[in-house]
Amino acid sequence: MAAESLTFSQNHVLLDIEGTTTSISFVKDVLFPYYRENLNHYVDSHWNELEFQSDLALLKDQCALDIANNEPGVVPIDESNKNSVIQNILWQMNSNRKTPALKNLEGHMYRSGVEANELKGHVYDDVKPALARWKEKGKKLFIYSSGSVEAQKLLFGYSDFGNMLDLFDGHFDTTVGLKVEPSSYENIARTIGCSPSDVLFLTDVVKEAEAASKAGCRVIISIRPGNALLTEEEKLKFDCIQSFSQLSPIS
Ligand SMILES: CSCCC(=O)C(=O)COP(=O)(O)O
Ligand SMILES: [Mg+2]
Repeated sequence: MAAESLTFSQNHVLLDIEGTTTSISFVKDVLFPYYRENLNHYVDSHWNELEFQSDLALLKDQCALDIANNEPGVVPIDESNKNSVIQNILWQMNSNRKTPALKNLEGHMYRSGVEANELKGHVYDDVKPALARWKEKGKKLFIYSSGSVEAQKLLFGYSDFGNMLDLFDGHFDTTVGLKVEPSSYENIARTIGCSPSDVLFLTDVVKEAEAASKAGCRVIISIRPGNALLTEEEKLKFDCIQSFSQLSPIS
C-alpha cells in the first residue's frame, strides 16, 4: 500500500541496491555497458594473473553446471580459447544472470573502473540522510544485492556522495543464496544474530519481497523511476515507498 509515511520498529534494515538505493539506469545504462565495452581488454590484460585464473575456475564450474542442467543457450568454455570465455561471460550478461561466478568477475571489473576513475556509484539523494538518521536511532544497516560484496563496497565507497561505507554494518551477496529464496533471508538473519522478524527488507523486486516475507521479514517495496510497475494486487499486498524520507524508525 502506497503511503505518505511509514514507521518501522525492526532493528536491522536490509537494503537491495538496483531499484532501491541506486537507479536501475545506473546498472543498466552505465555499469553493465562498462563491463561489456571493457571485457575483451580486461580478459586479455588479466589472463595470466592469479585472481583472473581463480575467476575463470569459478566460471568453468558454473559452465559445467549450466551444461549439466541444459541451461538454454549455454556457451561452453574451452580454457585454451579466450574467445569462448568472453562469449560465455557475454551470454551470462545478456541473459542478466546473477550467478556468483559472473558477479565475482564483475566486481573485479568494477574495481578496475574505479581505479581508472571511470566509475562512480549512483545513490539517490534521499538515501544517505535517511540511513544516517536510522543509524542515529541505533538501527543496524546491511546490503543484500546480486552484485558481489566487492562491487557493493566499491559502489558505496566511491559514490556520488563520497564514501558511505561507515553507514553499513555488513554486506551480503548471492553466496548466501539467491534473493528469491526464503532460506537466504534465514541465513542472513542467522549470520546477523537476530530473528528474521527483526529484519526490514527494502527491495524493488516483488519475488524477492515474497521470499523475504515467507522467511518472516517485514518487507517494503521501493518504487523508483524505471522500476518494474506493480500490479494493483501487489500494491495492496505490500507497503511501498518512493523515497527513504517516507520511512521513520521507532524503537
Ligand atoms: C553492486 S552494484 C552491481 C549491481 C548488480 O550487479 C546487480 O545485479 C544488482 O542487483 P540487485 O540485487 O542489487 O537489485
Ligand atoms: Mg534490485
